[in-house]
Amino acid sequence: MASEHPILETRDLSIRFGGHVAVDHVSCAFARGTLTAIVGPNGAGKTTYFNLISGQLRPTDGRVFLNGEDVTRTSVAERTDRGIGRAFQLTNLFPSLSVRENVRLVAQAKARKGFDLFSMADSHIELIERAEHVLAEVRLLDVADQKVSVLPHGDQRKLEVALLIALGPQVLMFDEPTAGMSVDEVPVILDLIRQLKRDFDRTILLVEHKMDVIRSLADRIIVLHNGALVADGEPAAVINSPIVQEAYLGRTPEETTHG
Ligand SMILES: Nc1ncnc2c1ncn2[C@@H]1O[C@H](COP(=O)(O)OP(=O)(O)OP(=O)(O)O)[C@@H](O)[C@H]1O
Repeated sequence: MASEHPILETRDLSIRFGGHVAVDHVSCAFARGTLTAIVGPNGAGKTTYFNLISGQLRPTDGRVFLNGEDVTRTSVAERTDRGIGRAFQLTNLFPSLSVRENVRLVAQAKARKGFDLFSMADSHIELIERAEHVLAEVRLLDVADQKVSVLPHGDQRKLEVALLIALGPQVLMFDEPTAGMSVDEVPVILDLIRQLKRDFDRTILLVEHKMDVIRSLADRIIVLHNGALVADGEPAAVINSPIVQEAYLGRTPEETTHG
């Protein structure tokens, strides 16, 4: 597809819950192949902004565009089909099935469109190969036959990334991907995200509190505060900007690092 449009764009996107404006006229365009971190204090509207982009919530005002097409009124499922992939919550998986079976199921769901009886056998082989490729990509082949319910936490988070890759999205959304991870698990997930951007030229949106994670991954940071976009730019400049320091309630950049 021609790339005259940003892959994703929100224009004047807003949502009110009663009298509270959780996302306040956020206009932002995301270019292909970039990783944007979305930061802001607790309650700033980051998750709500994500929910508006992925379709879990409908805005009160404003629009969401994917490849220049207005998807504001489309369902989560349609946005997923069109290329917006949000990292899975493990509660959506089948815990009694194996890692491999879960990845195959997602690959199958993705492939169901365009299903053709005459190429059924080929499709099946392709699907299996695709699942194996994804498992290798996230280094889960060793535990591919284990049930999801017995996986260590770090492997469960890797599986979330595997399932997202299996969907083949153009835009990948991660909401605090390192939350609850041990110190040695964090670099594995960060490497995976880095690899996704580098090898697949994907557009990535990341909600993250840890500034060291953001520094190591992001091309750009946008800052939400009270639902509004208050800063946008290259990481070093944004992190050190007065408005960000104020948004983080007077914390110094060093304190923010350990955020
Ligand atoms: N469904 C809802 N109904 C009412 N208020 C909501 C709803 N969802 C979010 N809010 C409110 O909207 C504001 C933004 O919440 P949101 O969860 O998006 O913030 P956040 O930046 O993701 O915070 P955190 O970093 O703590 O996850 C908060 O004041 C929250 O209480």
